[in-house]
Amino acid sequence: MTRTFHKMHGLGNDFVIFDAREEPLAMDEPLARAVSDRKTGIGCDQLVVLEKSTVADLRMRIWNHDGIEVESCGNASRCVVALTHAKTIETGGGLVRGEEDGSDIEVSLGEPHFEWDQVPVTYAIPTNPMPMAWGELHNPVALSVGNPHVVFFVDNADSIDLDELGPRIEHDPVFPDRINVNVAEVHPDGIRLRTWERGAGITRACGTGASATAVAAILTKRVQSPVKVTMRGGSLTIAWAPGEPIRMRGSATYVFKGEIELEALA
Ligand SMILES: N[C@H](CCC[C@H](N)C(=O)O)C(=O)O
Repeated sequence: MTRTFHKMHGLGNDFVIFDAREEPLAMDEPLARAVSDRKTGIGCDQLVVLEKSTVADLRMRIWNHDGIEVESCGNASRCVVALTHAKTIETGGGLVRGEEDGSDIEVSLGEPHFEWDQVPVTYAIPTNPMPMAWGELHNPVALSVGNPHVVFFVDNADSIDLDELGPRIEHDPVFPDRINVNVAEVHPDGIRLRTWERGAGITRACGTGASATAVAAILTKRVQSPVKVTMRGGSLTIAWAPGEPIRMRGSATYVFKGEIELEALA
């Protein structure tokens, strides 16, 4: 049976989106991995399935490139708002609110969480900063913005061997659900960010990574809100203050629509 999919991206962080609100779609780890494969599948950083929701305009489920289902995806949230015009989205990381403003989309990701068992980390250790080091990366801020992130502030993000340190940190047992790894440079005009994504590796942009990094920088008084976060694929503007939800603003791009026989992939 052929299924229609939508190929979209947020600043080069790319997605395959199935709208299963009228026609349920059983997604699992092997099939998500097969669809995401850039050689034998359609290819994407994350796969998204939209379902009916009883608490929001729709529910968004997200699988990383490695097939693991996760809680949140900032760039995909903007793409889903642009695609469906939804104003509220139910996700594993909480309720996301979205609005369209010309070519930009603004989404609210809810409030960040900093307690060790909310990130989560395995032990009751400080999270701002964490008293830990991996090679030249040390003392990150650990937080959840619906999904788990660590943020390292560095002088030169390009000099960090993220291909080596990213997976080492992602799979460290101190992070029971694994973790997204962000290395950030703070400048007067904003933040430069590189992200090693849990389950996807280095991506051109990471919406929740930009949000987590901006929150950590605001919390530690390195910058003021709102802050521009620039990644290889482009920039997002993030606004936050303690006790408030995180607001992220940026583009969402529709690339093409296609058909696929999922049974042939599984
Ligand atoms: N890799 C993330 C999910 C996708 C996040 C990213 N694509 C975004 O735009 O937020 C995780 O495992 O939590």
